[in-house]
Amino acid sequence: MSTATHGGPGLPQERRLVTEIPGPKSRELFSRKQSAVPSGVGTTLPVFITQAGGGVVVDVDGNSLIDFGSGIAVTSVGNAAPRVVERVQKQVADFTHTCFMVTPYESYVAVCEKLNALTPGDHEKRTFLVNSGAEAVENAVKVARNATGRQAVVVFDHGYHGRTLLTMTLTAKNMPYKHRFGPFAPEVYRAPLAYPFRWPTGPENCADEAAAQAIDMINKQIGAENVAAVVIEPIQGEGGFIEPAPGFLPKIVEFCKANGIVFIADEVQTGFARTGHLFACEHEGIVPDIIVTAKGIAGGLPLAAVTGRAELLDAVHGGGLGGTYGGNPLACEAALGVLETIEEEKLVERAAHIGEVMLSRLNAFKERFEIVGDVRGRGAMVAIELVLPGGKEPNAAATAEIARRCHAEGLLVLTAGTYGNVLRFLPPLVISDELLEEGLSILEKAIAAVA
Ligand SMILES: Cc1ncc(COP(=O)(O)O)c(CNCCCC(=O)O)c1O
Repeated sequence: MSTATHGGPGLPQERRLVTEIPGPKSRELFSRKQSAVPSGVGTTLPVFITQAGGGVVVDVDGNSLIDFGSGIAVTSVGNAAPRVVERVQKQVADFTHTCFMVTPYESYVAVCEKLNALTPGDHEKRTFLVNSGAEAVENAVKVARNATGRQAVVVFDHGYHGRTLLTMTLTAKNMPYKHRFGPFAPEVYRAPLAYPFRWPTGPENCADEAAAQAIDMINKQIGAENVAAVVIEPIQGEGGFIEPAPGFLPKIVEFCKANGIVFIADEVQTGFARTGHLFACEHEGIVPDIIVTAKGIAGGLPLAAVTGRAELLDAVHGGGLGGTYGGNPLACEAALGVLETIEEEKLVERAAHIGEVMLSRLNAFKERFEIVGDVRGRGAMVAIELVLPGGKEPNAAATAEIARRCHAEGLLVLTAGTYGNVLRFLPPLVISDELLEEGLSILEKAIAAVA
């Protein structure tokens, strides 16, 4: 049993199972959850957490599980990271909230200055802060529509952008995100994505053909002059960690530039060192007009940001942007702690290293197991797509069973994908090589048992 009094990196960095997963106390708490919380709020793994840090989460029964989820790409710098805790502890004792629109405070400005400097592009930028990724995406579209005077928004197959009315509309997958929640927002159009593994004529043709089809759809069905914005994830997250075929994104950016369309990069899941660059746009030298960030930005405190060309954001009339909690002071201090941690612990390089280790092992699984159809991703954002033997038919059943076996062995993994057949891996960037290796070995055994 751990004697640690707090979470953070001081927690024993070990997998430790003292009960079955979930244990008796978690099961009791889960029955309370079922009586208090609607079942529409899902649960990936019903273990109730008491502490977390480094590469582990500890549950109420004393089990220590290896974390390959980071709370869905949020605790990249580690749970209860020291610089985050120190800053938040000081801030919470000074003041917890004033509403930045009422009486501002420096930490909000400091976060915006950092994002203006660190995001791709050396043009003049502005940033404003909100509370969630969806809220940031909504506001990015507002800014684009206001700046262009246009209404249409183009998104892509398999995209995910949130659960609010507009972001649900922007999201591709019906179940569970959109089903029975319509009518949806108008003026949203969906284009084909350059999905190499499933492109009909093969990965080698994917970028050119997908870009041509997307541009043709825009020109024929909408009119480029009517499009306010294109919104795309540089690597799709919930849609299944799909890296658009190399060359696809630059073609879309070029088309947007030529037609006065605002290119919005949704880096909610890919941002803040996750993919082996500070931002995933850097992999192909993409300079977005607006970049949306959240998740990894503040180590678990709720914060999201809209960063973009000054002329676009400054075009909004006074009072047109805001919200009560946007840029809460605790979250801003957490974000400053995150950025310090990424720099001082060289977590961009660490993410690239994690990617090399994971992709090497996952590709070995692909060679060994026929049901591993595709291996993809970058940095500490990698995935395997599971298929039926002998082809590319999605294998959601195997995906669920492999995840169940990993969970039972104390490895927290997440699934994803339009077809529910992707196992995605998002370890904290501070996870040790030993825990990473142990987690991959558990995964290999689970795949072998199902293959
Ligand atoms: C690219 C991308 N854009 C936008 C969002 C939305 O961010 P919020 O902070 O969840 O609103 C996400 C959130 N992804 C995790 C959703 C989890 C769930 O709700 O089941 C994303 O990945």
